[in-house]
Amino acid sequence: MSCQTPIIVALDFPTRDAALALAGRLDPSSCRVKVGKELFTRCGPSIVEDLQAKDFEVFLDLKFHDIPNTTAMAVKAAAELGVWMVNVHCSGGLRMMQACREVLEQLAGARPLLIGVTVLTSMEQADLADLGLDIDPRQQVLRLAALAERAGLDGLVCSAQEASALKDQSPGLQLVTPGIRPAGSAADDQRRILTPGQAMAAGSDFLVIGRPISQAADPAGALAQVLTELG
Ligand SMILES: O=c1ccn([C@@H]2O[C@H](COP(=O)(O)O)[C@@H](O)[C@H]2O)c(=O)[nH]1
Repeated sequence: MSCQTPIIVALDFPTRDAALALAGRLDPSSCRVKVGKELFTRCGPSIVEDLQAKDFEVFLDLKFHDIPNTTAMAVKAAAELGVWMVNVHCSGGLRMMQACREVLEQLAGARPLLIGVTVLTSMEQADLADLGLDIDPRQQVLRLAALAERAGLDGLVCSAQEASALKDQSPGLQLVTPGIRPAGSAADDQRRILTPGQAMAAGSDFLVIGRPISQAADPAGALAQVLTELG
């Protein structure tokens, strides 16, 4: 079943049962799902297969970051799992991202979207300064986006706060934006946030939403509310 909405629900859970219980309350035509480091490390590739068996398209959010060959082989393994989207850190550099794109081009059949993580949405300027990067997060995102575009990636993970500037600079890249918070919900550890409506208006293509849905008393209701906000 092909998904009709831009929502990707982050299944950040410590067990297969918890992840599948939430997936069981969601409709694969209303959202895609994201498997991240916690769930994948606990369950392994079979959790992806379990979600695909429920008709969900899966974003494998492992944010690979290593030397070009190692990263490309990890991306190839993800592609062979049949995931819809996979990502690498742009800060792994141009040659690393090119190697990942090239390995996907060599595969027969459908391949996943290859997305570059720019600056994590949990980070603000002071966090970059701690890393020795004396730069505004938006400028760093734009710089990494240009590199990802040169490498031939399909899109970026960024904050929706940068979406408008990115659509001006790199209109061909698809923008996947976590750090989405419906009005009134807690920011948690996120720093560069927008509401679902603001994010779509700014130019996001896909909205990643975790806790505001997964920790809600009624997750399906929370998702429905987001979809209503988007019209
Ligand atoms: O820059 C990034 C990249 C990835 N994420 C991931 O998205 C979800 C967000 O979850 P919330 O509960 O809605 O905060 C989570 O899985 C992160 O690993 C991100 O937040 N920011």
